Amino acid sequence: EAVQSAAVCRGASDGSAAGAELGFRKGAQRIRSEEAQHDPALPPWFASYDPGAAKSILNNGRTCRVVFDDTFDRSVLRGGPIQGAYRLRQLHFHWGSSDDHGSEHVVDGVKYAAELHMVHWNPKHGNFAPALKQRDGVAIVGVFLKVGKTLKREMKRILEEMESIKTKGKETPFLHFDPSILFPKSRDYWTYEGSFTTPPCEECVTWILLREPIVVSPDQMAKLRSLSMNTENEPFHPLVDNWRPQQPLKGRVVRASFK
Ligand SMILES: NS(=O)(=O)c1nc2c(F)c(F)c(F)c(F)c2s1
Ligand SMILES: [Zn+2]
Repeated sequence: EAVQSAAVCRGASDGSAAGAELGFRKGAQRIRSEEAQHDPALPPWFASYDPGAAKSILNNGRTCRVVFDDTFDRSVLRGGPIQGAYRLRQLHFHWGSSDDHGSEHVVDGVKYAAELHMVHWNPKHGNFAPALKQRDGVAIVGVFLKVGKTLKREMKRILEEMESIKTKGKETPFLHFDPSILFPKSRDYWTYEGSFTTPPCEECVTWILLREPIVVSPDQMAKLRSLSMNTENEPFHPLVDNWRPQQPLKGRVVRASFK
């Protein structure tokens, strides 16, 4: 049963021009690769993560999230479209009830089975919360997951924890983990100025969407789908389809780091 609520990230509710203008950054986008503009000036991005920054993994009823120590520049993202070093705060996933859908971004009409979001924030704004009010507050690296024959060994540790965070509210320690092992080989990316994909959809996000998906096995996808939305003493509700439909690009420029 789809968990996605009716609330998606649209423009301002009053439909005003300003609202439409403001709202135009809301929600995940449909990427049309031929419309993306190759920007040769876009530098490569770099993640330098400290495995010791990993703290815990939890089920909040909407997704499975790994949280990291972001009290200092310990695990940071640099380069690409961002200035300075943004701190890794958490990573989480969006997935479908079957392999043919689940991602929040869609590329040339292709929906992937899942999408990994690695959320970083700009420490120049002091704390995470104020960063959400800034257009250069947050940078999210998005990685597509597709289902294939091969097992993604690097996903094993996260998926092994599913047993202990089956239901909403469960959290368990998750230590010594460097999430950069989840990246695909290629560093090619698309980037655009957007928003969170989940309401209230602050328009504070520089998206860095990796072109190359990582491949996970059917069993690994089934592990993600084995999570529940409900707490342990509520009726069972499978945690699937926690993605939100893409919003129209509305003249937004998507830049590509590659030709
Ligand atoms: N799905 S997402 O765009 O990566 C994403 N949404 C949100 C959000 F709505 C929040 F309130 C928040 F504090 C986040 F850290 C994220 S991260
Ligand atoms: Zn997300």
